[in-house]
Amino acid sequence: MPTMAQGGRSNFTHSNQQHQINGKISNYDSKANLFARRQKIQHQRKSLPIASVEKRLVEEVRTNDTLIIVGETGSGKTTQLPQYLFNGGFCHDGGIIGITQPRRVAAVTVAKRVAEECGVELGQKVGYSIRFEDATSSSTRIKYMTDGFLLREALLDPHLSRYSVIIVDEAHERTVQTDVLLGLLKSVQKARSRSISEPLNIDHTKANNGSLLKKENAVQGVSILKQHRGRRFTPLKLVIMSASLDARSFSEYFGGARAVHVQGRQFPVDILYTRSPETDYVDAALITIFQIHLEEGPGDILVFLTGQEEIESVERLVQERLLQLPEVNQKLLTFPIFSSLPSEKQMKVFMPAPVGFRKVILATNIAETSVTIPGIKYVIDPGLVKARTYCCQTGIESLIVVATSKAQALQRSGRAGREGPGKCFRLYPESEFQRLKDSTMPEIQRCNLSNVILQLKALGVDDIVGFDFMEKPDRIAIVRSLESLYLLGALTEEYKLAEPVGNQMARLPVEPIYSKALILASQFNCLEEMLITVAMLQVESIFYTPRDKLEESRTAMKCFSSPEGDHQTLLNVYRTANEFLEKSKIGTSKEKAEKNLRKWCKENFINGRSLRHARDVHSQIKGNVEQMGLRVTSCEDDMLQFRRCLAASFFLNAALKQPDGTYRVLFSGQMVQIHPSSVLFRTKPECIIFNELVRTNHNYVRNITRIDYLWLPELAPQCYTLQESESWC
Ligand SMILES: Nc1ncnc2c1ncn2[C@@H]1O[C@H](COP(=O)(O)OP(=O)(O)OP(=O)(O)O)[C@@H](O)[C@H]1O
Repeated sequence: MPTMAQGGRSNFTHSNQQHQINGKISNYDSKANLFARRQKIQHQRKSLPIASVEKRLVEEVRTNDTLIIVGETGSGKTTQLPQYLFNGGFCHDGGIIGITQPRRVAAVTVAKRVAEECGVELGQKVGYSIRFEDATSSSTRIKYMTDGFLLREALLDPHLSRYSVIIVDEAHERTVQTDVLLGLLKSVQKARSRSISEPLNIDHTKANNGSLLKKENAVQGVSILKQHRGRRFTPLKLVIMSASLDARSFSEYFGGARAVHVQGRQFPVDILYTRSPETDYVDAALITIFQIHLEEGPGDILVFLTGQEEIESVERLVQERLLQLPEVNQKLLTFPIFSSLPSEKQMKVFMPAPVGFRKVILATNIAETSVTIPGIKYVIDPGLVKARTYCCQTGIESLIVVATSKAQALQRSGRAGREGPGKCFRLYPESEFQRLKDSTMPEIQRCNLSNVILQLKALGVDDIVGFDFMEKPDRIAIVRSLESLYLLGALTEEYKLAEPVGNQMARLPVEPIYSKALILASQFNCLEEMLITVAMLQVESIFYTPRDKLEESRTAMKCFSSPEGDHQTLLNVYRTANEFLEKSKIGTSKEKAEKNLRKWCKENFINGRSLRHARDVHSQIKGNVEQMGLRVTSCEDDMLQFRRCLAASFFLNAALKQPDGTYRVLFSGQMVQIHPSSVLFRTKPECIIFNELVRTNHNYVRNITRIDYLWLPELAPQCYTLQESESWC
């Protein structure tokens, strides 16, 4: 049986691929190399299945306002179609071809690849825009972006007037942003056509008045038109793409739009199943990693896992097991990738492994669609994913691990076989695959809608129930979200956007409950503290508690613990780390100081990656609130003020202790328990607010602070009355 080392990797160098990642040409690359690489890319492009139908596709887009394209993974849709349309003249009058992706990492890496294919510098003809990052210029004509970014752009340019074509890629994912975008694009397309064919004489006053819930038949796009009355637009071409799309329902949604199929893929992918179900998929994944490493030929491995904690634990286990192998077999490197990982770290997975080493990428479903990770030949798919679920009755959203759909399994296997034949190891039997659902339930039907509704309101869409969603969200879910947005002060009693708060909240790139906390904190004089807290709450697991060092890690955590709760504890961690970093910087380089901080994190059982990410989020949202003109001040030692601000912000998540030590969430009536990781697990105060509900064998709440229940009627009178609070005790 040839081992990796015996098989050798002398033919498997990626030295050239470095350039497609950086999107720049490095100084030490010779002209000859560059020329060879360009030729190789041109050859690759020509041999993609989609290349043979280039002219037909351009014609189809020319003759159809909306086109649905279904093509196998790797057929070339994402990278090629925008270039074909550009060459076909769709940007002649200065229009932009916009391509949306559900995920940031796909938008960035595909843009880099396409820039290289076009032989241009990234940010010129080809660029990308994602939240907090813009690599475009006035000459950009092919622009990759997240669907969320395009939605935000519509806030400023309701007709999306700069775009001649918008391609919605990976539409099968049906993320909540994709679904909202589809509805919005449909109305923008209609509005732009109407602006050409008819005089604009719509009675806006009528359409914009009245109660939101009653106006189910209001014309969408009316309020959008209002702002651009009298202007003429060019028609907007829409292309909806995916490898695993239910073309018929998309076609029906777009009024019988034409659907075309692009046949074939460049390289075959062998699919392997287990004979029987695996009881421990993490262990099965580990065994498969090593089986591939020791028995299969060269090629990197991509493993799909469910979340950051699982990825980090598998990373440790791989490293431990690797040490048990003979030294010659130890050439295996692990790279994690998950959404809360800072983007420069995410990009590391796209770097080639050093010669002679095999790369193992441990990923969440962030790497499931659109991305091409150079070197990947093997995919390990346990068939699970962490998905959002939402309970209308309680109004509480949680993340649970569920089986993937067939569409997701297909996408995952499609990550192999992009540069040559590949293999996909599904860690479940084939019979189980047959039982999987064809596609994933649209996220819009299983998530809290507050953010979406606030965005739509800010876009001028007043009638949420009547909005042309491809699949309508549950009416109760809409009503609940409207209610909570009203209670948060984002909407008026008539459910209109409340000015200025609703607008400010819509512009902050965090969930409404957190944007409200930031706005309130400026009034409570504790915005400095709240910025840190909100940033820390956006990242996963700040504390790292390895099973074999449970006691040590608990002792370390005590140094930061606040008797008032987890929010102040997080604040202590952030500030202590910052103080340490500032001290370290004295008389040493920034890099050395960062290195010292990493060491400090390790010693204190702090997850260094999460902390760095929190620091990034902090500087970004700080920029946002400053732009909005909010004053960043600190409440200094008056932490009572900070706790009162937490109560005033998170009052929807207030819970009261019951005689048996469990808690009742006052707003929803749900029974919950304090999670053992909370600093308040033992003290169990009378009244708490929390930020997260985790469903395992119990309903656990995390990120908790003790509050005085009498604050609730005082700080959230729209939700609690004094009378009620007296009956709680
Ligand atoms: N960054 C890259 N590095 C190397 N090759 C790439 C890269 N991006 C794309 N390719 C090549 O181009 C092919 C087509 O990729 P593209 O993303 O356009 O396909 P697709 O049809 O959109 O697939 P999917 O549905 O999986 O997104 C890949 O299979 C791969 O061979």
